[in-house]
Amino acid sequence: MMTTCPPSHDEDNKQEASSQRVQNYSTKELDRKEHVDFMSPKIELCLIQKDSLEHSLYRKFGRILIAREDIDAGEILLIEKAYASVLHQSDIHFNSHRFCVVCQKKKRNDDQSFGEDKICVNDGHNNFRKSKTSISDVSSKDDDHANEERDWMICEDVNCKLLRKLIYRENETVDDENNLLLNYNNSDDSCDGCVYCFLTRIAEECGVEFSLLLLVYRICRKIEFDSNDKNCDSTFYDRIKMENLMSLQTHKDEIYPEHLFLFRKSSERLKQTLFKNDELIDLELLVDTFCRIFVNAHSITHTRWWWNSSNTSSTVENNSNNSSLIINNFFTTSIRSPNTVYSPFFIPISHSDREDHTENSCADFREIGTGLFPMVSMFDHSCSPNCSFQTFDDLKSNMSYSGNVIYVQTVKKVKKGEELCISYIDIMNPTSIRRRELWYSKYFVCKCSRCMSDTEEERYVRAYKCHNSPMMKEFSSSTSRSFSNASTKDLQCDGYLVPIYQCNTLSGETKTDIREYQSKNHVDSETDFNIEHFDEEDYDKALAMFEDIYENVHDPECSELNSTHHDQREIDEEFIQKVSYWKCTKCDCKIDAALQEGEAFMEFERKLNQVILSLDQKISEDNLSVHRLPKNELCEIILSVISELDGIIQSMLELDNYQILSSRIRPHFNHYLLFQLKGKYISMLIKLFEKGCPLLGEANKISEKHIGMIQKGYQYLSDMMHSVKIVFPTYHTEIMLFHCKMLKYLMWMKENDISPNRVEREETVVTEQDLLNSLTDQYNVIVK
Ligand SMILES: C[S@@+](CC[C@H](N)C(=O)[O-])C[C@H]1O[C@@H](n2cnc3c(N)ncnc32)[C@H](O)[C@@H]1O
Repeated sequence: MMTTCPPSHDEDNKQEASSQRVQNYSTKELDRKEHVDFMSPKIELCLIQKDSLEHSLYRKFGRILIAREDIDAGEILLIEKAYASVLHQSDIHFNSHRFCVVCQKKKRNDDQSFGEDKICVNDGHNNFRKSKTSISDVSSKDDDHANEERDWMICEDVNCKLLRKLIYRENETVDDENNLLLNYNNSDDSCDGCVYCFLTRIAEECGVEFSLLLLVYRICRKIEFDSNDKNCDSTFYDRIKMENLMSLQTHKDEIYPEHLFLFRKSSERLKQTLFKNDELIDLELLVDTFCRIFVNAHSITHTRWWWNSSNTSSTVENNSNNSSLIINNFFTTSIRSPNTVYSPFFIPISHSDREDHTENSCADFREIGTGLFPMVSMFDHSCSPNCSFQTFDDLKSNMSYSGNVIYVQTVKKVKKGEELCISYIDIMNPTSIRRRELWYSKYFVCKCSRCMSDTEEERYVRAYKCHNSPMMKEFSSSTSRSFSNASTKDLQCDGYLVPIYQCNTLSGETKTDIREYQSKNHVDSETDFNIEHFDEEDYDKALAMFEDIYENVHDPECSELNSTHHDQREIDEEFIQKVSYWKCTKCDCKIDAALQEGEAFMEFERKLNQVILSLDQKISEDNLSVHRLPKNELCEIILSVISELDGIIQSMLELDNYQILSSRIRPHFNHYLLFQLKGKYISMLIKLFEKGCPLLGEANKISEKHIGMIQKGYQYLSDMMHSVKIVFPTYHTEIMLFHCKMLKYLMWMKENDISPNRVEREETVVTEQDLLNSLTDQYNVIVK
């Protein structure tokens, strides 16, 4: 029996949804499906029926998963091996040397289990490896053959000489892939009909990616295999997965006609060639499979590790749930070059740092393939999900899973009856961008509670608090002069400044609205949503302002600065350019840098940068020659830098025109500078600890003076966090990282018996419990 959809959300519902950020369903709204064995017993599969148009605009329909009981954060709900998967073709040369081409398991350096054919040792792959069968043999449906080689992957013959050249570059005789493809038909190596060659040819003819075709091929072969009654090799599990797969949405009506055209064309070619004799795999099933992959497939990632944390990551006992919190080491970014001015957020300096393969560092994910996971596909999307999915990675677990196996885990506590959702996209974007991304990549308009909420906080993730807001008064003594369009009535604005193009595009729209918007505005592609939609006037003004400031920054008198302050200047320009394009969604005001006053501030900044630079040089690795200097001397140098920094911070705060400057000229940026100084102060302290200078005095005790410094460091962190929250309230990623950093710092103090509170300060600093609560409740960080 199917029940009807609940009424569209009223105000109360809306508020509740936005505060909880998940949708809750009552028992009577749902049609419960049979419990599916291989999922956690804590999950229930339910159905919400599409009822009326009105409902469908606000509520989702179709299958959803809900929690059958309360679930803790960090619980694994489902582990699933892909129904079928492929390595990405674009990187195939690289990938095939590192991952098994069948199951994407990672090859370790000393791994003897990978054969020359790039396939790992796994019983399930034997048929794949053995197969030398050409496609004509397979399609002939020879019974004997079918019995002998039952694996669904039997038909992929990786022994084709041509393909070995093309994909694995074996015995390469031609320099260039294109040449190889051009010579494809005439080549001596020309294949007499292996699957890869057929697919390569279809990919060329139809303009569809080879890996997509291969995935369609693998899925359909497996469907054929699993639906054959005689195939006792196909387990109950596989058959259920197949049924689920067949019931996944295709969004055929929404998919772009150009895509559908290509899918159909490719499907026709597949049907004429590789599936000629297969009754079950008809044209429509092939087209549907293309669509299902488009809408439902998940990436398979390989985890790359960066910033070494094996020795320093700390484990904190959280008594409330008796599990441990693993925080990565946010402090180890070392200072490499004296020319680099560091962000207070300690973000790794260069991209290459992120690509470090040290096996015990923090993770960065790289997509290596795609797979269809019918059970994981039951999870709906939410922009504030309570579950996450990840590829099982050898490096992270001692379990034997790897490659094309993904798992779904709760990322926060879930109450009985709450919907379980994962996120299909990057949720650190504003609603308009998230919705657009889902629409263009998955063909649906998101109806999660965050997208349906009309609070600005929910809508924008990256936004500045509007200067006209009372909160900003704390940072700004004169507000109105900073804005070009602000009128007096707007002075109490509580809005947000967002990039102009986000002000008027696709924030709360439905699918129909998007279609209408597209046709009215002749929007063809995603790029059309960009900067061209500005008012001409806005654009000219921003441009003129930018040019002016740009000239200042490029003042020939500062040539020295030009060469040494490259990074800082870039930040400068980027910032100015960015805020020039931002305006408030509510009062329509726009940041307008007052240029004359800017001169003085620029001068101040320049001097400050020079000091920072000289400090950086003083403590650069080269300068300190860490390994040779006695520890006490090293300690002294770092301590002297900390004292100098302390002095600069004080003088900056006491500077006569600091107030004026911070209020009128780039107030955010000004604070950023202060953050940077304080950030440096803190990183110096950490450096001190890391270099093995534990601040111990003669009596093996940390001196009072040093305790004061460390406490000041923590106070700075608390202040900075407070400011970041006010000025950038929607910078959730940064705030979350900040929390982690503070927790790490706090742990470090705890280890040395240092209290976070300074004696002379009355204000209390952020406590460990505050940080833990915020991390788990607000930012979905798993606290174990
Ligand atoms: C992978 S399936 C999820 C299971 C799906 N509910 C079903 O019944 O098969 C993805 C599809 O579910 C729907 N969906 C998932 N999350 C949604 C959301 N937040 N808002 C609206 N529709 C959603 C979309 O139609 C999407 O294409």
